[in-house]
Amino acid sequence: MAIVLGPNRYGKAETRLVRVHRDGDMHRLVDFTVGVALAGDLAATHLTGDNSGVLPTDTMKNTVYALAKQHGVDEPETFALLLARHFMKTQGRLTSARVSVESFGWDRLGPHSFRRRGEHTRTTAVTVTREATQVVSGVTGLVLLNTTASEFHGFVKDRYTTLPETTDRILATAVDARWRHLGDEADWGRSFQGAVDAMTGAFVNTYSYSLQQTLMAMGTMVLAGRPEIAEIRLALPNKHHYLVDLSPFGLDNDNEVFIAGDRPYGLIEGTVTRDDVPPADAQWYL
Ligand SMILES: O=c1[nH]c(=O)c2[nH]c(=O)[nH]c2[nH]1
Repeated sequence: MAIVLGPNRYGKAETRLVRVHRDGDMHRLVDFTVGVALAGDLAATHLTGDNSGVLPTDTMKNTVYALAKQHGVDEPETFALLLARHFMKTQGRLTSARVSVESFGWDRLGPHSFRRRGEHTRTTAVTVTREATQVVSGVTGLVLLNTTASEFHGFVKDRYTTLPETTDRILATAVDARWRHLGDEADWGRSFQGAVDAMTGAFVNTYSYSLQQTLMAMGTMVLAGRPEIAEIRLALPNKHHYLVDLSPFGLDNDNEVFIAGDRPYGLIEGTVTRDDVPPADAQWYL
C-alpha cells in the first residue's frame, strides 16, 4: 500500500476587482470577484516542498489587477478567457487554468453614480404606548457608489496615521437608515419611496469631502422634502475601495483599478433632526 497525491489544484480565490473606465465624465463600472485555479505538474511542492514550479497565488492576484488595467474589463467571459489563456501561455507546466468570475450588477444613477442591482429591504417598527404611537420606517441594503466627486484630506495625523490624503476616490456605502414619523397616518408607500429617493439624490449630487458630510446631506434632503418625518438616523459603512499599486508592473493607475475591501470598514453614524419636534419614544434610542 502506498499513499499517493491525488488530483490537486491551487490558486487565488475571491479577488475583489472594481474597474472604473473613465470615458470623459461618463464612467463605466465593472465589479467582479475573480477566482483562479491552476493545475499541472505540482507534485514537487506537495511531496518535497520544492516550489520551483509554483507561481505564487499572490502573483495571480496581481495579474488580475494588471490585466484589468491593460485590457479593460467588459464581459466576465472575455476577462476570464484572457486570464486563463495568459496563465497557460506563460506557465508551461500547467495542464489547466480555471478562472471563475462573479459579476455584480450596478444600475446607473448618473455619469459617475451607481446603485447596486437588487432589492433593498424596507423596514418598520411601530410602538404603541398608553399615551402615544410612534411609527418608524427604514431601509437597509441600499448600496450606492460614486466613482469620483469624493475627496478626503485635512484630517488629524498622529504617529499611527498612514492614510494618504486624496482629492479623488470612490465613495460607496450601504445605506442603513430609519426615520420616525410625526404622526400615525401617512401615505406610507409614497413616504418611503420619497425618503429613499431623497437619500439617493443627496448621495449622487453631493460633492463629498467626507462620508460624514454626505450623511448630513442625505438626512437634510429627507427632512426638507418629507414634512411627515421628524428625525432620521443613518448608519453608513464606508465601503473602502483601495487603489491598486500597479507601479511594480510599470503601469499607472489613475483611479481605474481598485480592490473592493470587505472589512474592516469605517462606520459613520448620525442623527439628523428637526429642532421643533416632540421627543421620541424611548424605543427610538434602542
Ligand atoms: O469619509 C471618510 N470619513 C472618515 O472619517 C474617514 N476615515 C478614513 O480613514 N477614511 C474616511 N473617510
